[in-house]
Amino acid sequence: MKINLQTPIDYLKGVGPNRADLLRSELGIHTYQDLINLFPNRYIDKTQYYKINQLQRHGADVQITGEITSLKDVGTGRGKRLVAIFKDDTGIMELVWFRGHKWIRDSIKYGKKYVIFGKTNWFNGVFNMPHPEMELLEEHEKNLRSAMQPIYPSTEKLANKGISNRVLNKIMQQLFLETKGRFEETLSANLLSDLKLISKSKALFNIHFPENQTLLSQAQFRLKFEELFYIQLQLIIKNLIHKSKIKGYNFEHVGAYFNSFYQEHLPFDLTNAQKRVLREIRADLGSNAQMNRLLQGDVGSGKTIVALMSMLMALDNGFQACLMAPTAILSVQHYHGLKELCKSLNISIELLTGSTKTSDRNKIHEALENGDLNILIGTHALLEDKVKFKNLGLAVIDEQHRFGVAQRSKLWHKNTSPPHILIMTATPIPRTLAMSVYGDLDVSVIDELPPGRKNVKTVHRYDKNRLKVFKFIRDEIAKGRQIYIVYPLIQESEKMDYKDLMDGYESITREFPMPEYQISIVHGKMKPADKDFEMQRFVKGETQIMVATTVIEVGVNVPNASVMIIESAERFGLSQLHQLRGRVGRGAEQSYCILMTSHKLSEDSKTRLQTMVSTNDGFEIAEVDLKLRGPGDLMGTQQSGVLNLKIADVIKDKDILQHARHYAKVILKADPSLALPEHKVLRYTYGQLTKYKNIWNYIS
Ligand SMILES: Nc1ncnc2c1ncn2[C@@H]1O[C@H](COP(=O)(O)OP(=O)(O)OP(=O)(O)O)[C@@H](O)[C@H]1O
Repeated sequence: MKINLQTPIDYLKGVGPNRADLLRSELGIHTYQDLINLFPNRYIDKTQYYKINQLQRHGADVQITGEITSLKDVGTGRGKRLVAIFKDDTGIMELVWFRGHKWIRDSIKYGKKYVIFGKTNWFNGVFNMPHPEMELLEEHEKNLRSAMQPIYPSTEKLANKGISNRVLNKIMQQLFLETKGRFEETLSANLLSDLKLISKSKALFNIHFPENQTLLSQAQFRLKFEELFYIQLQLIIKNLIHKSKIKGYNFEHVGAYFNSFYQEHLPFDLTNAQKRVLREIRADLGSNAQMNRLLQGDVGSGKTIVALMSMLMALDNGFQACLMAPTAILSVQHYHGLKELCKSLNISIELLTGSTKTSDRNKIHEALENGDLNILIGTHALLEDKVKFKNLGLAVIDEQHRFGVAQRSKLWHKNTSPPHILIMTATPIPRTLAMSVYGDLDVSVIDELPPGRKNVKTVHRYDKNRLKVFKFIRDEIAKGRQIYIVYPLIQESEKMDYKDLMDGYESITREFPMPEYQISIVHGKMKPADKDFEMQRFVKGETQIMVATTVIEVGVNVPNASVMIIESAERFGLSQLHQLRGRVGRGAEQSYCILMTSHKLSEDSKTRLQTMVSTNDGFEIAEVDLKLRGPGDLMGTQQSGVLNLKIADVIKDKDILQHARHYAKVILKADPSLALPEHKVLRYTYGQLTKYKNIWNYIS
């Protein structure tokens, strides 16, 4: 049979039906190509040996030489195991097998030196190593092709089912044997020479069987670059197609609404960052192409005013605009806020949420269709089919990660032509990640806070200091300030969480009795109208304390609130903590955030709390968050390829990412459809990777 990279993995010698099934189900490896792209996630230096007396208690992978002196059966039932005593010249340890006893017994050679390799545990006063990889020392030395032994991902799981790291290694060797280690080049000659990259074949060989450290590094660099390069190519191409294919409404006028608002009604001077972002948006709106822009700005950086002024540009050109927010509370708040800002502008603004009365709803539908309504604000209720605009020119989406891409595109179909789209997010996505995740959107960043803002002073307090915290609250209220107290609410432990919230509320009402103190409470189980009522009482300053679950998290704007107390802060993620803290520090007063926790804290929780205490910078916080959780968890990343990276890491390899993006841009600028002969290989590989064979029709 003729072997090529699409050959099913079953044909590889040494694989067989069982292993093939395992490779498919556990690692998604179907073909030779898939196997070759299974990259080791680390390497162990096989020339390094440990002595038993050097072992550390926290298990690490180690390699030790020594001999087996005895074997015995221990335990019964599921705990039954075979234990070998293994010694070197510094001490003894145990090797343990839960399966394969007979095979081990039969093959052990007493008195011979072995090299064992695996993770050590500390158990009952001795070190042990479960299911070690073992080889006679003399064999080991013969077999040692390279000092660096690759360790493949998730082989621990597979080892239990019969595919150990060593087996994978052998299978990989077989693959190189059958293919003679020759693989098609997938990057252009120019790129290879400009970046001094090694060839594909050499890179693949050295990633699996590194000849030395230098070649390994070169192989890693080349493969990471390639991976990131094709993702960037894809994102930029998507963007190009979008721009050339989808015509947008052209907003050429800057008219009365915008000018009169800017000159007469703007309550403050815009920051330079706000001005810059508005210029970027204006350029898009007048470019004939449909805008798809992500507006990033830290909490409280003033995105709302930018959204409003963009909507005014739509109105000035005879179009309608809408603003969609993820929760009813936020929609209501935007509605009141924008109404206030526009009160002397003669603009009609309405609110549409799930709880809008049918009669009002009908009126809104009508006004929307005949064009009497200029701006509609609401929740995903805006997406319903019944909601029809006369001419929607701009849709602003607040907090995009709560809406899926599918919902975003639903807005498009509200018109014959898609409206311009502005997505606002306060989740500060590190630039490198934004570039790779949102590469198909244009990104604007408000990287400056309005003047006079003071950093929110953040402290961590243990529950036992609660009385002091209460005193602090009392003092702040005496100064006329308002306080948030937030409780976690996690679906899995919802019942307990509600109980904690209600207990907390009760103890606060005892501690801060009426009539001197007024307290609001808002949580997800309340009716929307009640939530709104309580929220409004707090907004108007009728209540001094707001007890809430995380419904308060995004976007709520009460500048007079100056203290945020977060209960069980260890249970919140970093970006959530930062969002919550962003609810205070929105006015000119000094604000405070108090993170309350019990004494029991995991290492990760400690890092999160320390990060919050030490910085107010959302981008810095997002970087730490990303390190703690990995990009997979970050909202929004599911939409892009970054999650499925095989070798590169958007954080650690951000320099390579930047290179990759740069080259992708330069190449596409000169040759947008990759039609030049020297780009043939890129075009071919791109087609293989993305399966978009006809894509080029749209670009050239
Ligand atoms: N240039 C400015 N000068 C002074 N105050 C400003 C300026 N821009 C916005 N503000 C005020 O700052 C506060 C926060 O603005 P806004 O609500 O737009 O923030 P945001 O970016 O939407 O933040 P979040 O994501 O936290 O909701 C508001 O009270 C707003 O009026």
